[in-house]
Parts: sequence; C-alpha cells; structure tokens
Amino acid sequence: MTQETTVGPALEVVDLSWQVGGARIVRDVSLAVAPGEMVGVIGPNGAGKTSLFNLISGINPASSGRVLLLGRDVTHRSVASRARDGLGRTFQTSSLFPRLSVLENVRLAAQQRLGGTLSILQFPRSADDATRLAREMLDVVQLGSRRTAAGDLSHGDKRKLEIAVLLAQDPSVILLDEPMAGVAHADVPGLTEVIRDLNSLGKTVMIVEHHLEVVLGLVSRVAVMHHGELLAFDEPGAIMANPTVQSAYLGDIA
Ligand SMILES: Nc1ncnc2c1ncn2[C@@H]1O[C@H](COP(=O)(O)OP(=O)(O)OP(=O)(O)O)[C@@H](O)[C@H]1O
Repeated sequence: MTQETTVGPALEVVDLSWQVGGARIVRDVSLAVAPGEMVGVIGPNGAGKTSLFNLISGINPASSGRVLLLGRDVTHRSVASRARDGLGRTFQTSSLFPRLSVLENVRLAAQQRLGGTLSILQFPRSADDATRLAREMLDVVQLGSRRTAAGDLSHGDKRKLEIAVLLAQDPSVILLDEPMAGVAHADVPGLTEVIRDLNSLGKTVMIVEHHLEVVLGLVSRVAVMHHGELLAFDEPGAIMANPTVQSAYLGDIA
C-alpha cells in the first residue's frame, strides 16, 4: 500500500487586502503556490502587482488577511524576519552596489548568510567560504567570468547579478519584480534561462512581468490582477482563453 504525503504550499495568501486612506489597493487576494512551482503575476499598470509583493515581503502591513510562508503565518513579521524564514525578493529598481565588483556584491550576501558582518572592510583576503559560495552563485547565473564593477554591467547582467545575490542568501521562495524591465531584447533569452534554472534549484518563484511571452513560457500558472483583485489564477493556456481576462486585460494590450 502506498502512503501519500501531503506537502503544503510554499507560499499562501488568504483574503489579503491593503488599504491606503480610502483606497483599497489589494482586495481579498487568495492564492497558494506549491513548493518548486513558478507562478506569474500579470495585469495592467496599477493593478496592484507590486503592492501584492510588498504585502508578501512585509514592506507594507496587510490591512486584513494572512501571509503564510512554508506553512508559517508571517503576516505580522518584519521584512528581515521573513527573509530569515526563507523569502527573497528583487525590486524594479536595482539594489546592487554599483562601485563594488560583481564578486563583491554576491560575497556581501554570502558573508551575511555564513554569519559574518556586512562590512566590506572585513573581507577575508584569500578564498574563503563566502568567496567560494559567491563564485558558485555567479556560475549559476552565468556571470562567473565577469570581473567588472556591478555598475558597468548591462541591465540584463545586473538582473542576473541580483539573482545571484538572492541565491547567496538561500531563499526558498523568490519574488521577482519585473526582471525584464529595461533589459535589451538580445539579453532577454539569457535572463529567461537563468530564471528557468531557479526551478531546477528547487526554488519556488513568483514573477511579476509585463513581457507576456516570457512569463507565459516560464510559469506553470498565472495570476491575473485587475483593480487590486485576483481576476483569475490558472495555467497559461487557460488564462489566454479566459474571456474575463481577455476583456479586462489581454484585449487592452492585443
Ligand atoms: N504607498 C501608496 N500610497 C497610495 N497609493 C499607492 C501606494 N502604492 C501604490 N499605490 C497605488 O496602488 C495602485 C497599485 O500600484 P502597484 O504599483 O501595486 O501596481 P502594479 O500593478 O505593480 O503597477 P505597474 O505594473 O505599473 O508596476 C496604483 O494606483 C498606485 O498608484
């Protein structure tokens, strides 16, 4: 007789809302993302996608509802606490140190994970654990051979470097906010490949992206937001065929 093991969602939001003044920016959103799943979040400008990420990562406090990370209720936890519990996030704007080298940017994160400080004055001189870990993460994002300052990288390579910085902190759940924004057309396939590889590392990923071909080709399910509400949450084929989604969103951009 086979025994079934039940594995809960890596990330779940339940009736999540965010109100600012009289405006309800995120309205009763509920969805669950399975461990190792990659989910897209799409919707027109101002639909509430980044606001949803801000609630999940703790940047903004939920007005009501809950956020569960790896089965733990983190709704009232700080950003740092959620990060310690396994949540990683990139932003629409770059969070890199532009004058530090590619390696130093990742080594800072690796050093923090390994229990060191964030001081660049305390970098060990020789190849230590943090350096080794940083090099491994740079190989994962295909930047292993780059020796330049982070600020000199192309937009596409900066996004890859931000992912390496995240990976050095070993998050279980990763939120990517518009990774393709500002990335040159020629760099899109390479960055797409790096994001796809996050799955083979066992990461759970939510990705906000306006670049529809990219997101539909990457994810197993798509959440469509509109006026702060979750309009639909389904497989890419079903989303494209959904009449409500078509009239509310896809019709607008076709
Ligand atoms: N701190 C805030 N105070 C008041 N309104 C806000 C705040 N943050 C966001 N908003 C509003 O909430 C709505 C949703 O914004 P949000 O950035 O979440 O949308 P989005 O779907 O990510 O848009 P885009 O695709 O343009 O990034 C917008 O109307 C925005 O102006």
